[in-house]
This record gives sequence, structure tokens and C-alpha cells, in this order.
Amino acid sequence: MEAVFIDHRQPIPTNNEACVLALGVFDGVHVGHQEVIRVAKEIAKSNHIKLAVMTFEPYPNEVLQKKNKNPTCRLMSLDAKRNFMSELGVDRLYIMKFDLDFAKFADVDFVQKYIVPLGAVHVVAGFDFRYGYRGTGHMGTIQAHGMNKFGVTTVEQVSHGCEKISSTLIRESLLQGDVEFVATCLGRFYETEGRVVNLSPPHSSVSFLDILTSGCSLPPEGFYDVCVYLDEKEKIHRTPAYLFVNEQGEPLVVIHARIRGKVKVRWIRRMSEVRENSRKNQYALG
Ligand SMILES: Cc1cc2nc3c(=O)[nH]c(=O)nc-3n(C[C@H](O)[C@H](O)[C@H](O)COP(=O)(O)O)c2cc1C
Ligand SMILES: Nc1ncnc2c1ncn2[C@@H]1O[C@H](COP(=O)(O)OP(=O)(O)OP(=O)(O)O)[C@@H](O)[C@H]1O
Repeated sequence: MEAVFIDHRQPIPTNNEACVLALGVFDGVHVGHQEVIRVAKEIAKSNHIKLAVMTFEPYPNEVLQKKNKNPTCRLMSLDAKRNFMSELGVDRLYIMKFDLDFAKFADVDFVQKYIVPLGAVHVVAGFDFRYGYRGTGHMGTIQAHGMNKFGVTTVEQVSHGCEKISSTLIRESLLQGDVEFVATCLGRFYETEGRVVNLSPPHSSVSFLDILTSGCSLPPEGFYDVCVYLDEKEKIHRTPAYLFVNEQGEPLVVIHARIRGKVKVRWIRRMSEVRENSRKNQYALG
């Protein structure tokens, strides 16, 4: 998959092949997002054209965040998004720089300056996709804004019960430790990267992992059932794990396995919260 960065201060890439273009932030690439991409892929396949996705970086929520609010914690890094989009069969990922100047683009200007020139012959997004200054553009306006130069497919809401599956819902569930529900919404387990740090005493049967959040959310401190993978996705251990934050504010995980190097941690299930007499050192050394 090709990744193309676009900065609105620079000319846009030229000679763009005809494509079906899916639009949105896609943080976490949850099952609702996957449906948008699946629909776009079907259309691309039946028309023998490329599948492209446009995402925004940083996220509009991060840029437009009110000063007194915490920045949004992400569900995935840009690298992880690139990898997963590639696995889903996306041929080209446009990464549109989103800043306060870009946010001021009128809806019609965004479509004419970017969507049409990027070769979109069909645009796919969810029912609630918005674009343009103050989010005035939507799926009912996008075709007219493009002077009918492309077709449009709107994907209906993918829900859990009556609730829309959204990145916001997933972030909230993660912060409550409900990693099982998070997995339901993502269609796969939540994953973070970690690196073994040299904290465990010699001959102990545990390892300490430094969790590299890269700005992504973590579940709260407590005991979890996790799977630890080597970089190549080879599963090495399913183990109980204890997540805690050290005095420097860094998240660490203690696992019941003696390993080294860089790993991926898949969060399977929350077992319990931090218990009175199960402090990290007792767990680690016991
Ligand atoms: C050109 C452009 C300008 C935008 N301006 C605003 C804005 O002024 N205020 C706002 O809340 N969102 C703005 N957005 C963000 C959209 O409302 C929306 O979050 C974004 O297009 C991603 O869609 P999604 O949230 O459905 O993934 C803008 C988006 C685009 C493409
Ligand atoms: N549950 C869903 N069902 C169908 N389409 C969806 C769903 N969630 C998002 N989409 C669509 O996927 C694209 C990316 O959406 P976006 O990144 O805004 O997702 P979101 O989960 O609603 O995020 P947030 O909670 O941060 O608003 C948009 O086209 C959006 O309309």
C-alpha cells in the first residue's frame, strides 16, 4: 500500500489514477470503519479501479479540542493504521494534514480541491461523515459539491444493540477496562507495543514490559489476561499480567513469562482491579 501525505500548503499530487475513495478519521479501524472500507473495496473491485482511503492527521478532534479539555487518546498510531489498512486491501492511503487553516476550508472547496483531483470516481463514507468549515458538508451534499463527477455510497450505522460503534465509545470502554467489549467493537483484540525492561531479579519467572503507548489509550491499572506476541506476530505466551503506572508516570506490565526484546501485547480480558494486598512487587517477586 502506498501512503501519500498531503499538506494544503503544497500542490496536491498529480496523475492520480481513478479510485474509489473512503473518507474519515478511522481511529482504531473498528467494525463500523471496516464496513465502510469493505463497501468501498467491493465497488473498486467491480469497477477494476484502486481503493483509496483519506484520513486526517492530526485528528480534527485533537486540533479543534477546547483548551480546557484533555487531548483525545488514540486507539492506534499512524503506523498501526497504515499496516491495518494495507491488510484490509487498501491500495493508497491519503494522509491529509489537518490544522486550523485547513479546518476553515469551505465544504465545497474541500471537495473540488481534493476529492475530485485525487481521481475519485466514487466516494464512500458513513451516514454521519462531515466535512468543511464547521462540518457543514455531509453525505447529502457531497455529490453536488463535486458537480456530479463521482458516485456516492453512504454506509448505514453499524451498531452494538442500539448504540453506534464509534472510536469514542471504544475509548470510553477501554478507560473502564472493558477490553472484551473493546475487542467486540474492533473486531480484533486491542493491541499495544511493549519492550522488555531490565527490572526483574535474576532467576525470577516474570518480565517487566515498558508499554510504548505512542499517544494511545491504555486500560486502567489492574490484572489482565493478555497474549504476548513477538514482532512477527508469533504468539509466545498467554499469561496473566499486571498493569501499573510507575512513579514517573510510565505504564509497565509484569507478565508471568521470561522473555526479551520487543513485543506486542493483546489485551484479552480484565481479571480484576488493583487489590489491596497485591502490590506490584509482591506480584513480581512472589
Ligand atoms: C476541509 C475540512 C474542514 C473541516 N472543518 C471543521 C470545523 O471547522 N469544525 C469541525 O468540528 N470539524 C471540521 N472538520 C472535521 C469534520 O467535521 C470531520 O470530523 C472530519 O471530516 C472527519 O470525519 P469523521 O469524523 O466522520 O471521520 C473539517 C473537515 C474537513 C475535511
Ligand atoms: N458505526 C459506524 N457505522 C457506519 N459508519 C461508521 C461508523 N462509525 C464511523 N463510520 C464512518 O467511518 C468513517 C470514519 O469515521 P470516524 O473516524 O468519524 O469514526 P467514529 O468512530 O464515529 O469516530 P468518533 O467517535 O471519534 O467520532 C466515516 O465515514 C464515518 O461516517
